[in-house]
Amino acid sequence: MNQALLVLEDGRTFRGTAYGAEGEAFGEVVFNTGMTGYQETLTDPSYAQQIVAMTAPHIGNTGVNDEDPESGRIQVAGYVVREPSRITSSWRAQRSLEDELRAYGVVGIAVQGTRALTRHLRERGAMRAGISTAETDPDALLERVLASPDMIGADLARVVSTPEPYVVRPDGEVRHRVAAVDLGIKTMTPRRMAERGCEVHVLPATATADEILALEPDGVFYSNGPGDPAACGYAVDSMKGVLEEGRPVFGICLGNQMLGRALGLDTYKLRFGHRGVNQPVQNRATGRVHITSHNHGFAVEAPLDGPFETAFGRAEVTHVDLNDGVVEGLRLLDRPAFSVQYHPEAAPGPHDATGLFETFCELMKK
Ligand SMILES: NC(=O)CC[C@H](N)C(=O)O
Repeated sequence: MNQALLVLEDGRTFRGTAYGAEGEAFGEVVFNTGMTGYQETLTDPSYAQQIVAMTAPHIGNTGVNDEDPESGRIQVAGYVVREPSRITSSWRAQRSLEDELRAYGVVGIAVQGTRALTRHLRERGAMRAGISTAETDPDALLERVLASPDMIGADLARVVSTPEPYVVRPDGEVRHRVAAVDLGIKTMTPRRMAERGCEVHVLPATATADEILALEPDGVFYSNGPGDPAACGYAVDSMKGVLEEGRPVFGICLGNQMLGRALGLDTYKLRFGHRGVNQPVQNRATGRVHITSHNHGFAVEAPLDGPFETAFGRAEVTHVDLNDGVVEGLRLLDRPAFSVQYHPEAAPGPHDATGLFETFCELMKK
């Protein structure tokens, strides 16, 4: 087996074996705690420019199939696992995970110390890193890590977004027309809406409010996506135009951050973020807790002590994460707009929150 090297921005080095393509990869190293769903994770466009380290110790067991991808390719910049499965064992498998990583040119590494890596990132925070299957000198790789792009200020939504609009139609009767702004949308999201009778017009990230409203949508959806929310001014601007018109708005993850910024709130970088499928999120009105799927490194800063004034009327924080108190949902009180920082499309992850798509449909019905 070929050796490989993982070097973090602060000099911490892990030696391991190559897993996937040969070569070198750079990105922000983050950890994901999901015990299942590696294929959905790898293909989630929100992971662009990130090296994802899995805390689940055994990866690749069920191989790869053509049904589970959340986009047209593997999106992560690099991959870190502890122990790759030596065999593929699932009736759904069509290929091995290692072959798939190679097919997309994704460089990975298997290291013994994924637990040490995770503890390091929890303490020091997510940071830039590099994986190389060619370099043996950590200092030489570190120099290239320090020259690689940072996540702060990264405008990546427009890079992963669809270049052309397309439509996802329901099997049965069309009940609502949705304009969905693709900031890095996952395949399951328009599907979840189509299952509920929505005809979903997916638009490029940079679509203007006029282009969105020209579709005469019953509601406008803003998707998840990669990068720093502070760098997506184009989506904040279109959101403001849509809110002005009073159309129902629903946002997920980066979409939640776009709503926050459209309301004049700030976003900030979390130390190590939330990535996994068991984050406890509380609805502050009902006290109810949902176990939810997350993938975010930034968050919205908002007052937690009741409704606050914005340019679009009163707003409130609807959900918080019970692990760390981070804002996980927003709602306008005087207009039909709401958003969540987590992933109700549940691919991968628990389905506790899929009801939010019904909430969006209810708003569109009114
Ligand atoms: N999944 C997402 O939409 C992530 C949003 C943003 N890129 C973040 O890291 O917080």
